Amino acid sequence: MNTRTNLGKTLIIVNPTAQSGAAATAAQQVQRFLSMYMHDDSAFEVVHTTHPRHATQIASQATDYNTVLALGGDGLVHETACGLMAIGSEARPCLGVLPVGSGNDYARTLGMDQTMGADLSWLSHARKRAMDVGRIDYVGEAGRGTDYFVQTFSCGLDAAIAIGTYELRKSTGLSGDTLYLASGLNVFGIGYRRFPLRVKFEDEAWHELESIIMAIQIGPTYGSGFRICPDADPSDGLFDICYAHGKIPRAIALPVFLRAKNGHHLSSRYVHGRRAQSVRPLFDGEDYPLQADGEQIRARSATITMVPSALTVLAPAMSR
Ligand SMILES: Nc1ncnc2c1ncn2[C@@H]1O[C@H](COP(=O)(O)OP(=O)(O)OP(=O)(O)O)[C@@H](O)[C@H]1O
Repeated sequence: MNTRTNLGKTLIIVNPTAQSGAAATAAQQVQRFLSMYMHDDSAFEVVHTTHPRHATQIASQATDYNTVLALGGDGLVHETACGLMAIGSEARPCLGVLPVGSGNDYARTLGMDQTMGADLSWLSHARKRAMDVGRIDYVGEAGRGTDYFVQTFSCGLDAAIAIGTYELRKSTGLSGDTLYLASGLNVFGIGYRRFPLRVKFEDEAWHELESIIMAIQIGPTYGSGFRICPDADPSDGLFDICYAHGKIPRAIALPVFLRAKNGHHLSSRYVHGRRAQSVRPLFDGEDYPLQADGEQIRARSATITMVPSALTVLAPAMSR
């Protein structure tokens, strides 16, 4: 495997806590593989994060590397991508994903299967894809902030489901779609409500919505494979947006939402889909559930802007 030629100098960032510690085991396998098969160890460096957001710090300083691989879940990919976005586009390393998380939605978008976490073999024939990135400029009680996302930003009940998985994972040990389904049943049960939302797409007039979900997607899925925007193309320079609006009774909302597992929710009269390059949501307070790639954000308002083809990302040769 001539990995060095393809990847150049490579940094592997590991979140040892991802998927309840499974990423730490995968990282040991990766280390063993590298020491057995690499002729020149200096081509690779492996760094473990020690705290949340550490990956952003590490990736933002990775200007000496050609490639940064994120070994962990969507949260690690998110934090790594945010760090890479702090580097100017000329010097920005390529991103690669070794998926060992609970959701792995970005890996899905890249055409990877869920067992590729410790597998480096595909990297020798990986191809490079120019992938879109979403920029979030938000205002909250703590002031202004900027973040990025590579797969999903959402607000409302779907964000509450993602946020709810943190505690549920700790208390039950569940992962993957079972974890997201259990969180979804909680949120659509005791947590069911509608959220007032003002939103502006590009330069259009403001919409006043009574919304239960709004997803602004780069790739098709969130929540471990829910095909919320099944036709989203991560390289077309546009967000795919799906929102549910109106006085939707819970008895109807849950089955409609569950149909999103296969992308069949779009036929509901409450569900709306569209594309845009920018979206400006205004929330009714900081309790409004918001997530970017599964990570919680606290904000009263946000401006979400497309950054087309901002990241070069490695994908298996067979993916679309
Ligand atoms: N060393 C660390 N100690 C504690 N938390 C960490 C550490 N490194 C990263 N984190 C946090 O772990 C959280 C989850 O990470 P990650 O997404 O990689 O795994 P996951 O939650 O199992 O997978 P997924 O997001 O696909 O469901 C992130 O919020 C990240 O900030």
